[in-house]
Amino acid sequence: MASTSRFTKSVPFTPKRPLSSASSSELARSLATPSVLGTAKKFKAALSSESRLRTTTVPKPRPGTPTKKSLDAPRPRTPGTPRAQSPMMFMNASEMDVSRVDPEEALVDYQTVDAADVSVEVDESLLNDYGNEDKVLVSIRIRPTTAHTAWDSSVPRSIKLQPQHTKTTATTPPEFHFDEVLIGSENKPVYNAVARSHVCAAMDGYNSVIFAYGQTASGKTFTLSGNEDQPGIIPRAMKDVFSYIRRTPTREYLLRCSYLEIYNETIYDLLASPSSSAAQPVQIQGNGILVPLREEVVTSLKSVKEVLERGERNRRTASTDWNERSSRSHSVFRLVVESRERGAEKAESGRQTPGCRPPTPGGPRLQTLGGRSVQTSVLSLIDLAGSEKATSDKERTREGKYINTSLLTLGSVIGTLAENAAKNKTDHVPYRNSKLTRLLQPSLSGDARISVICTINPDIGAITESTSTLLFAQRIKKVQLNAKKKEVVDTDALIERYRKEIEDLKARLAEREAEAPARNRRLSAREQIDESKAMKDLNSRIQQLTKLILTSQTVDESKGDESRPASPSKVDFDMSQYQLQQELLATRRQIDSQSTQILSLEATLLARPELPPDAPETEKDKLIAEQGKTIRELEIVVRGYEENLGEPLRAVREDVEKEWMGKLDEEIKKREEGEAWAAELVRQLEKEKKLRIKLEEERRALAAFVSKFDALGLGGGGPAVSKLKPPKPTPGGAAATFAERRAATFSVGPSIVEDTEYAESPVRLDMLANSRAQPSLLEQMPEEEWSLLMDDASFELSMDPPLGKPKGLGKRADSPVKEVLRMKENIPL
Ligand SMILES: Nc1ncnc2c1ncn2[C@@H]1O[C@H](COP(=O)(O)OP(=O)(O)OP(=O)(O)O)[C@@H](O)[C@H]1O
Repeated sequence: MASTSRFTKSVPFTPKRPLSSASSSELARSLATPSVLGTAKKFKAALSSESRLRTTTVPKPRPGTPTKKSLDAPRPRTPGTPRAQSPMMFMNASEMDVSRVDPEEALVDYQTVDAADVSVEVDESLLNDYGNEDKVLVSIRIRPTTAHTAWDSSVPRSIKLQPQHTKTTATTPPEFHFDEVLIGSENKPVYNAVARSHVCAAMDGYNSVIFAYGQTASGKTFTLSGNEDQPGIIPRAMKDVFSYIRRTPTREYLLRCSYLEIYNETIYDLLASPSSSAAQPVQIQGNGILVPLREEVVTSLKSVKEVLERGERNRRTASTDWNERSSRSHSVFRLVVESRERGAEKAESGRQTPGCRPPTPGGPRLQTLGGRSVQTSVLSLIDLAGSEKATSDKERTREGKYINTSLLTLGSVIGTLAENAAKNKTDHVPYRNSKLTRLLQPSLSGDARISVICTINPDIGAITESTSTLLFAQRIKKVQLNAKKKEVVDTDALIERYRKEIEDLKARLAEREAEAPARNRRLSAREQIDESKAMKDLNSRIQQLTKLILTSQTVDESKGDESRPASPSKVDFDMSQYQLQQELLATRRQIDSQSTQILSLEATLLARPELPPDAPETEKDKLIAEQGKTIRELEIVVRGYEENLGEPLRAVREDVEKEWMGKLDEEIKKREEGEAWAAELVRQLEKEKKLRIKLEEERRALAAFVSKFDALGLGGGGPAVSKLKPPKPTPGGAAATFAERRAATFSVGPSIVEDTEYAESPVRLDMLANSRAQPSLLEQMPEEEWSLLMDDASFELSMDPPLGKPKGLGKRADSPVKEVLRMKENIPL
């Protein structure tokens, strides 16, 4: 992004690599003129956090800004506000930190706004036109070029690629339609079309976000900040803010600004000193509140300019291959607008309205006075860093990676939101994947009116980037919004007002009822119907006010959570099930204690000696009667409260029950499957146990048979073994045969198991593992015993077939000993 300084010579637009488009004459003119903010010097060199620390923090002396009024000149007074002596008039910027300012002393109203601070021409019809309430206002701005433009925007509000360029892209982009497609270097029509309605919405109590998105050097900063000839959205918006205040004599305002940047995924406070901002970056808390964040109270356009200049001085810009002064960070300028009705009542400095708590981060600073509500809204003006290709500079490439990642995340967040809105889904939105989306989360999730200006470079060489910007713009158009005004009310005063009105209405009703018989005689049938309708109306107004008292109390109880908007219609349904239950419990306790109180009061009344009907009412009696009345009234309110709570509670309970029934069914199914599996396991283990026992018995029988066999001297037809005539040794010896057998055990073992019905059993793997891990009984035999046995076997084998072939062992099926031996070796025991 580019901006020029009045302190430095304006930097000519000299890209390192020539841009494919030559700058237009307007482009050149805009570049040669100083910035409207007039002072912001952008750093041309890379600014890492460390180098930022070294940046001088002493603000340079500024020449006077061209406002018609001197700071020292006394402002016209707001009636009842002794502001002429206000210390605010003499404070310098650092003393305007909101935490050090008494908000009552920094109020702005139609009388204090300087005529020079307001927009000259105001189109009144635009003031209440906030654009489409539930859709994002999406506009395209095409940067002027003297080269051939690749895009055709001749049809209003649409843009498409010139036919001769469609083949240059892999997929032909379609014709795009947006709320506005703007061309040229004039910033005023751009402001009117894309920003003014949102600035007005912010002044009227809605959170509003305006952001510029686009490829590097496509004109985002030009659109938002502009220059002296062509002031951009930010300076024009600030003028409109003061114009709005000047045109609204019924309200008074407290304005506070903050200015941040997201650089390499860290949020820096541009209004804090660079050293403290680097040492303590801004964190986003769970409720979206930014801490620590410096907020400056502003009372005039001049003070807004000072804040902007200070922030601009700390911004990171650098020269890239495409933009001489490219923004290397996303910058967010926020104006918090608090307002309340002007009234006769004025807060004394430091006074706390009953029930009003000291300001919490993110909460309003203005106090609610005399039942007047305080509206709070935030206007955010965001200049995103430009998406870009890899650059020739290493540091730029690193920054570019962060920039592109956060823009990609913004793209995927917008994509998911659009998809959710289109298909009525609630898929997870990856806000947390980048600081930018985390910061924008409240706005993107529907809490704000949003206007997006997507800037494109129309050159042929930028077709791919421009198409990608247009696709982003198309997606964000689908995002659904639901911005609501945020109001906080002084419930004590409000309740008092309602109570008074109820009293009035009751008196009027009683009067009408008393006159009714006499009056009805005079009235025609039709008039009687009208009369009873009027009385009905009075009754329903009383009921309505009683309900309002109830809602105001709800609002009052919610004051602890300042971050939550406390609008009378929202409060009940915003609460979690737990909160609702807690409230219900507290209310029940309150009813109980009030019932006890009523009983005791009634008992006291009964215990009093009867008074003659004409006895004068003492003060005490009066008080008791009043209290009794209040208690009865409260009972009505609490009953209404319970009725109101009943529905949301039932809905919450149903939801929770539904969710948990599903989970319970799943758990039961899982448990049943587990039980079936365990039963099967037990069955298999039993079988295995039986098999083992059987095999053990067979082994014993075999051992007995072998020893009997030996004792009888039977050698399978060969010569009897005797000490005089020992058998011929087998080539390789018993050890070789042992090794062969061992190998055969491993190769044959599994197949036996696999043949069994245990193939599918959960114990199958264990058995196989055991078969490999545990030696067979034959292997466990002492060496001498084994040699003896093998000598016998090898003696037999030496007859037929040839030795050394393990298969031959199997072929001698006629030998029961060898058959059993083979079986024994292959089956693990
Ligand atoms: N509509 C326009 N009319 C005249 N000049 C323009 C226009 N748009 C952009 N420019 C000029 O083009 C240059 C680049 O614009 P700018 O700095 O606003 O781009 P950017 O999108 O903010 O870039 P980056 O993302 O790199 O910061 C500037 O010199 C600017 O004055």
